[in-house]
Amino acid sequence: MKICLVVIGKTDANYFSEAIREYQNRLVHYIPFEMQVIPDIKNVKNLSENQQKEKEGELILKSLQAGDYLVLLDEKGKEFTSMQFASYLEKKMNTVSRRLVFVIGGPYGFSEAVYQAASEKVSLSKMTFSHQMIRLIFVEQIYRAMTILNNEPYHHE
Ligand SMILES: C[S@@+](CC[C@H](N)C(=O)[O-])C[C@H]1O[C@@H](n2cnc3c(N)ncnc32)[C@H](O)[C@@H]1O
Repeated sequence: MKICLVVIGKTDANYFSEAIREYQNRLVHYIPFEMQVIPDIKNVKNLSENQQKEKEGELILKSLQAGDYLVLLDEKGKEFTSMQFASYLEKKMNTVSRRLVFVIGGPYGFSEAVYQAASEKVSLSKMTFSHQMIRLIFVEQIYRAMTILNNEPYHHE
């Protein structure tokens, strides 16, 4: 199984890109991982929030491949502790044969079509994070999960 993280727009701050790169580099020692960046929609100023969500949704769905298992990161999704998330990933590693695709929505979240296409929603907190910041938080959580599954002394509980 490969984990793919789909995001909208390139990471805009160097301090986030550097930190994300650091965790990506650590992660690939455990599991194939890729961050797929969907380019920002052009002329968003002329679009309503809904139109922007719809357009982003079309690009998200277009980026999927046959056999992908689609999970949305969403404040209203299922919450886990880091230990539970590690078990969740372990189960997916045993059941998903191709790509486990997590998607982070744009500034206004997901279109209805994307919600319909997804198998699950996962929340990292009831609070809302920016679509830029959540990338780093989530990549670190995947790395943490991998260290838990490999009994390494990164997570302390
Ligand atoms: C700024 S948020 C948009 C959320 C806003 N509630 C909406 O739907 O319009 C951008 C994206 O970051 C992700 N996100 C933000 N906070 C999150 C959380 N606590 N758990 C999981 N994903 C989150 C989601 O993918 C969300 O679509």
